[in-house]
Amino acid sequence: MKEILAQIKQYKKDSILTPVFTALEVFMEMLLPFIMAKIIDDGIEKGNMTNVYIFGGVMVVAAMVSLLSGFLAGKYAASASSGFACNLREAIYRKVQTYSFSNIDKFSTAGLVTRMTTDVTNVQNAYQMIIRIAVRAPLMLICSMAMCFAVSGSMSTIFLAAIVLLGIVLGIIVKKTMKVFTEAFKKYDDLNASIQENVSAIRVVKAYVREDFEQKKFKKASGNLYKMFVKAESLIALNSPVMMFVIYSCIMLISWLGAKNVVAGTMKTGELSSVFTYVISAMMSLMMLSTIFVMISMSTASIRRISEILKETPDLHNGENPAKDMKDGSVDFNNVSFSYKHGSGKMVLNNIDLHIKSGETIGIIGSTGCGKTSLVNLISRLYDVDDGSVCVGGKDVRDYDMEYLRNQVSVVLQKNVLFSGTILDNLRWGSENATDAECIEACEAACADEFIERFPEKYETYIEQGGTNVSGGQKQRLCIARALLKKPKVLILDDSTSAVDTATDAKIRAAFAKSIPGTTKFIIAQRISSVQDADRIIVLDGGRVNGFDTHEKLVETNEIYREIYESQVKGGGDFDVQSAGKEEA
Ligand SMILES: Nc1ncnc2c1ncn2[C@@H]1O[C@H](COP(=O)(O)OP(=O)(O)OP(=O)(O)O)[C@@H](O)[C@H]1O
Repeated sequence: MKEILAQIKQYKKDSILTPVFTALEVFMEMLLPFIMAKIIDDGIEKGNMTNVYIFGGVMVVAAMVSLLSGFLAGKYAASASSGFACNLREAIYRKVQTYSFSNIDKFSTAGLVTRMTTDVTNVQNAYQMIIRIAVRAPLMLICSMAMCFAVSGSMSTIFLAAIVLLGIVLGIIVKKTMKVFTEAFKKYDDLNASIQENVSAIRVVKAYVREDFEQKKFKKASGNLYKMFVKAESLIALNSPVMMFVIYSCIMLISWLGAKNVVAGTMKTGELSSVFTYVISAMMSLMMLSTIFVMISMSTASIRRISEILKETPDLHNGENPAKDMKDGSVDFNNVSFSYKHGSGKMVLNNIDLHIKSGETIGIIGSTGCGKTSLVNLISRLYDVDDGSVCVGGKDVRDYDMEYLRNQVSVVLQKNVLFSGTILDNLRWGSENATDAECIEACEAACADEFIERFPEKYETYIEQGGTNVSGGQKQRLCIARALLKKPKVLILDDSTSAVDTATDAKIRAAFAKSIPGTTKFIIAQRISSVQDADRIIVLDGGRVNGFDTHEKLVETNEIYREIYESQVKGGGDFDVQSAGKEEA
């Protein structure tokens, strides 16, 4: 809650002025029936036109002040609530940027999107209500009651009884609605998950002709939400008839009692008319209060969900005096064990002890899910180890400034992502200030220049969102060029040339040897041909190092490696190590 309230600070002035003007608006509104009664009783009934003019003038001034205050209160409320929502969105966005991979793993993308959109909008609406209506409604209620008692004590008892009855009924409705709304917001996540998954993977959906299935899934999520809202809104709809019933019953009773009093001369006509106005105001304010409770209950669920994000502490931090210099690109895994859930005991990597010299090219090969990506993720400290240590340039990765480390260790991830913008814009993600010549040089090393030159607009070619207008292999080469622009000490290619033909793959590796000889290179690949000319190759099996040597030695001594090699030489294609493992068993 503290983190959420901190976002209001900037709009403190607007948040204070809103209730101030709202209060002024209510006071002036409450005066109007009283002045009206005076006009009738002291002016019209007594035939005194001076009183009519005086009270009429006061009435006009009160009405003008009330209108102006209402306008100002609305303006400040809009500014405070929209500003609050804007700050809240920014705070969530900023927080998510600080998350480590393991923090991100905890929240679904759909969940994050719902929190930044629907939940923030709920909180915004609730806040606007709180600073405006939550001040207006109780003030109106209290003032109406007080004025009513001042005019006629006996009739106010009818009014009081009506308010208590209405309060109880509305309370029951609100309680039931709150429960339904809390459940409804959970369903929003399902709906957003369905939209997000379908839209981001629309090509796969179409390729597998799963449109009907996806449509049914969406219809179900949307239908669930529909049912929840219909249930909640039906309950809220009861507000109006209950309210009208109470108001009209009240008016009938007051008319009956009032008429008797006016005839008996114990009450004036103007007083009776003002009592009617106060009764209606009080009932209206009760109705407003019930709406506020519903809004607050809706936003409580949203506030809880937003707090979860803001409270989450990033589990990777810079140490004290983090290092911002790196001797070289040597990498050491010192008895490293790693699990995605620390303390769960489910080790993904076990006792890895590897020592790699700066400038070496290291191939990594192994079956699907054996821990190749997990191993290289530790070098740029995307996760922390459970046991042991990972050192780059002779220093523990935890002792580096994380931004500095990640600029020195460049990773081309398995899932390549390009952003909407020109090719040059995308390349400059690697180095903001890279010159055109440096960008072209990086593209030459990544063998991307040949296809870029064929585009009519060359380096100014616009890449659509998600890189949909370039092929898989072209995307991979652009991502490699982007990583090269960082001029890293360590370069990691996580299966990044899988969509590139074998000849281009070889050309990229040859270009690396020439253009970045001092950079330590890790190449994760499924093809032996992608790693066989590496200085050494790590063979991973079930999270353990099964072999670490040159291609020739491994073919001779390592059973797993030899199997992969032979199957690829004979089969001439990529090897699914997992199926080979099964055959072996
Ligand atoms: N973010 C994650 N959270 C939990 N478990 C994970 C996560 N990422 C991977 N794993 C698990 O860790 C193990 C190793 O995964 P990893 O991605 O390192 O394998 P890999 O050898 O790179 O596989 P592939 O060749 O398919 O890319 C797998 O069992 C996988 O299910």
